[in-house]
Amino acid sequence: MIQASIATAAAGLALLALQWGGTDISILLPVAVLGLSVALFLARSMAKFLQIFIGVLAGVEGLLVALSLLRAFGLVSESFADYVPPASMPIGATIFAFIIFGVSRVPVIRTITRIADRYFTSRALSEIHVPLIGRIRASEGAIGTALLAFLLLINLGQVALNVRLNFFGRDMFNALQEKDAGAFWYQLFWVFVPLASVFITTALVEIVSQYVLRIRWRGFLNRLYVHEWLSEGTHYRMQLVGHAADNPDQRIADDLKSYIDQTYTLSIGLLNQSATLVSFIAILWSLSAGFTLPGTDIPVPGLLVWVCIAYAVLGTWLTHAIGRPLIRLYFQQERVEADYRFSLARLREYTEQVALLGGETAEQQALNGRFGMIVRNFMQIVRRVMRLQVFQSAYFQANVVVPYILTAPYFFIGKVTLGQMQQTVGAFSSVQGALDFFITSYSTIANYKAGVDRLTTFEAAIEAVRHQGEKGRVTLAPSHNGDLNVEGLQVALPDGRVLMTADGVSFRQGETTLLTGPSGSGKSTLFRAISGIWPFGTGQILVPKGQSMMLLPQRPYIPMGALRAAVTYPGTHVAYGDAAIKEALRAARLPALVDRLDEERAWAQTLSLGEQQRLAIARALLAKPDWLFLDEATAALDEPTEAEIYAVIREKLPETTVVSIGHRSTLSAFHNRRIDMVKTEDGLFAPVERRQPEPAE
Ligand SMILES: Nc1ncnc2c1ncn2[C@@H]1O[C@H](COP(=O)(O)OP(=O)(O)OP(=O)(O)O)[C@@H](O)[C@H]1O
Repeated sequence: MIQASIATAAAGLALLALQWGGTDISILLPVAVLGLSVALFLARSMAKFLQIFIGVLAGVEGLLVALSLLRAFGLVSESFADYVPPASMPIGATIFAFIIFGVSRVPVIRTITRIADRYFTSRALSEIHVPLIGRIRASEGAIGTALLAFLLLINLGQVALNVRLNFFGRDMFNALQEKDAGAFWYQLFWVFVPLASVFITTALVEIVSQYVLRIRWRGFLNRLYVHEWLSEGTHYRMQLVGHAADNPDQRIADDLKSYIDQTYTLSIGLLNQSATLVSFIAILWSLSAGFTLPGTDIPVPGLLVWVCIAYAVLGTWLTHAIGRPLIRLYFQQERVEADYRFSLARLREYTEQVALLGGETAEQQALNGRFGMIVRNFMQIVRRVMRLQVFQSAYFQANVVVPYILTAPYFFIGKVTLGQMQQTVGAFSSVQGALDFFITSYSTIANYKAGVDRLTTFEAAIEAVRHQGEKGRVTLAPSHNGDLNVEGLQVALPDGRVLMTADGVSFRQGETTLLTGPSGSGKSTLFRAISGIWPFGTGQILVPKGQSMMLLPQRPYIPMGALRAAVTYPGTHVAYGDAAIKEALRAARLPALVDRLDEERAWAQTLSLGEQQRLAIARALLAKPDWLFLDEATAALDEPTEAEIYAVIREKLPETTVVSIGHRSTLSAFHNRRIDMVKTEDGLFAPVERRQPEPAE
């Protein structure tokens, strides 16, 4: 399919090349296309691409200004002069280039290109299958840049085809006016058919290429964001410090996707429409040559261009005036939709609790209330869109007749031919369409800006967490004596309030320790600090060098999917054989699960808390860590089973040092040492060693 399309496009292009000579502005496009393609292949990043793009545009404009001056001084031959646009045209285009340049310096555009650059400058090696050529290995950034370059060229090519079609319109209507059947059929079969076939095939190639680019780009940024969010416990610490980056799931899944889709659509659209604008303004300018101020003989250079711009400015201003409230309403709609979705997801998570309490009616009322907000806001959007639609429909209808109204008087007095009139109408509509791009993209741009902000605050939150408390934070350092030592530690809450202190406390290798104390005294937080995920506070924890640690919380995390993955988590299921997994389950007193390893279900909802805790113990038996921290990890078990579990740990993991947190007095029997959290004179909690009886055999 793709090969056939490319072949058809190539044949069409060859035919077109033979036809091109008759157009007046053919000089513009090859120069621009060549310059752009060189620029793109040189560009290593979007930001650099923008600079080069503007450089090339300014270069082309400079060339045109020079040619115009040569023409003004009569230094170019008469026939060549036909191809040189009047001086005001390149000057206008140069101003346009400077506007683009100015826009590219705007902070928000820099932010957009900075996010995009992470993909376009990537050096990660990758592969792409190119039809007719085969597999190509290159860096992902180079593949992305090449795809983008290809797409830009296709889009510029489509603008060029539109320009050619505009001249086809002129020639065909002139042939009709002169009743020249031969010229008419020639235009139809030798100009229109190849043009149309190239158009169709380039549209096909474009759609395939842009989907490939979008998914590669999204895949890359998705992996990058997930990696940054997950590494070094950032995901956990981000939610500790507050709401600077709410709903990271939405940012990674939705905002990233919209960012890529809209960046592509808006930037390609902008480029496309800019090229259309420049090309057709040139045509409209030269077509305005015979036009005078209505009712007089005073010639106005570029009359049609000015009328067209004035008309579009009026349209844009009215659209803005009518449509402005839509930005706020769309934003609001996103929020109420997200709230509704979240309520449903939360209900799914707590389905058992709701069913037990018979809370269905209350839930239904709350859901209806939230949905009511969706409907109310939506109806406001409908009312606003209706007004905008009435205006835009009238405006677009007027677009059809306005150019005829403008040119008809000149046609009737014989100043322009039917073909020229037709061409003027076409060019007017194209310029109009390009200027309308801003009208039609109005709300998209507003949404886009909100999405980009969400991504940048997400990145900023990740950065902030990484550099959090570089001056004062709990630090981890290797201990060389095999013990875990706490020195000068002050553990604080995220808001800076000190919670507990610990100095000179050691957890010795090979000794089982029980940590007890009042609820809220900071036992779990001390464990978090030891694992390195709680940075708030000061002091140092010396962690045995090269030894593995595992921490089991009271409520274990059970991933979605097969039971096998839940037991082997966080290792992959291939890390352990079936026999080992089954043995661990039996040892953890879960024999009923042994034959259900491949079963996929919502295990977190299916298993009782006690079963989930035993499953976590099975994980520890498989992973065989050097240090095992149990934070009330057996609190949901009955006392005899808890005793069995501790016996199994001692039997199966004789080399593992166990440190437990617990409230039950029976736990003392399984530990050599006991440390209590007690309140000191300054009102803070501190660990104090207690005498401990010998553990039961
Ligand atoms: N992310 C947080 N933000 C603010 N305060 C927190 C945060 N996490 C814990 N705390 C507070 O820190 C204190 C200590 O909590 P921690 O879970 O360490 O206590 P604990 O001794 O393990 O209690 P329990 O025996 O009830 O499990 C509590 O007052 C708790 O509210």
